[in-house]
Amino acid sequence: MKNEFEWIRSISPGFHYHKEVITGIGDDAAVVREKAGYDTVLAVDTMVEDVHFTKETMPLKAIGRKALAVNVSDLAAMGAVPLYFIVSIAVPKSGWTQEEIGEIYSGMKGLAEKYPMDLIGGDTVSIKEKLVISVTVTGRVEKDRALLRSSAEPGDLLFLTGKIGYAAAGLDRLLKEGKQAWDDEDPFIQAHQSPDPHVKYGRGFVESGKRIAANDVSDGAAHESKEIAEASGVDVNIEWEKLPEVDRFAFLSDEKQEEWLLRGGEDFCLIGTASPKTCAELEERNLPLYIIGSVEEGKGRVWLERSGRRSELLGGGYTHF
Ligand SMILES: Nc1ncnc2c1ncn2[C@@H]1O[C@H](COP(=O)(O)OP(=O)(O)OP(=O)(O)O)[C@@H](O)[C@H]1O
Ligand SMILES: Cc1ncc(C[n+]2csc(CCOP(=O)(O)O)c2C)c(N)n1
Ligand SMILES: [Mg+2]
Ligand SMILES: [Mg+2]
Ligand SMILES: [Mg+2]
Repeated sequence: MKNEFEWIRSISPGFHYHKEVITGIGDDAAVVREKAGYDTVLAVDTMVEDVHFTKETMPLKAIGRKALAVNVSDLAAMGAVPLYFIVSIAVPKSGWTQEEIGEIYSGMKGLAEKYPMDLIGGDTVSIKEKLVISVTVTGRVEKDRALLRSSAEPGDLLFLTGKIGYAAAGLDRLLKEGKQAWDDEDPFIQAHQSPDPHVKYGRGFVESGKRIAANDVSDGAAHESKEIAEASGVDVNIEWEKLPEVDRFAFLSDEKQEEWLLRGGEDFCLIGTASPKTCAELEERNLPLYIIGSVEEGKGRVWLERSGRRSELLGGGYTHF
């Protein structure tokens, strides 16, 4: 068993991908050099045992990968290039071994290599009962080009960059069947356990130079479109029949379909709005979109059009309180 400081050394990277790291792990704080012409983007999200994962719903590596992925997803939603991350971990006095925590770190490391991102600091503490992992990420976006929720305008189309409802479907099975449901080939299980942040889209949107509103889908498409509607002072209309692969969920009751697809959350694709002309240009840039509705003049409401009937989508998605 390593002591706290030996353990920190064991998870410290031996090198940095980015030469702008002046000092990473090993001093009172990390120092990184700013780059002229860019804005810094910062976000933090926390994952808590029994709230976001259990040992039955997630393999250890996947817990670490997802703890970083949900944060990179917020960078993607802002159009930023991921750069650095800082990890705070609270480890229960019993029930978790150092080897298991090491597996979680190796999951984070795996995803970090992809972008690449440098682990430049963190904090390690003990806690009475449940594991808590908090990841802070930073990225950069060209000055004044960050994608904001407040950019939607009447006449825009509403789009998704990926499928929704898959993660909720996977979670439902994982909560019922536990480890027996773990399957690298099952798209529902994979959507829940190993979401891929849509950085390629976020960057493509910024590089297009067009006006695009964006949000990542962590709490469900209903909630995220409400945030866009409110921030932009418009109404958003979702057309049920246009949702990707909506027929796949036809075996569920109408209420359950809407719960999984619109309020299930943890989809981690992007939802956004742009003019019809911009949407066509994005397709040409090899950024395929699912057009699922439109933006109208209004006051921050979200409408759902289903079977020719329109109703206001009240009550958002996942909330912690
Ligand atoms: N405890 C807090 N203290 C300060 N700011 C907070 C706190 N919790 C959330 N925020 C801020 O509120 C805003 C909304 O946070 P929220 O966590 O809903 O966004 P998100 O990370 O995109 O969603 P999710 O957590 O579902 O991935 C963000 O600007 C966030 O920084
Ligand atoms: C074991 C287990 N039970 C339930 C859930 C579902 N869940 C937890 S948090 C969240 C929304 C996003 O969280 P946040 O808003 O904190 O980003 C969802 C859909 C899960 N993932 N694991
Ligand atoms: Mg958050
Ligand atoms: Mg988030
Ligand atoms: Mg977000």
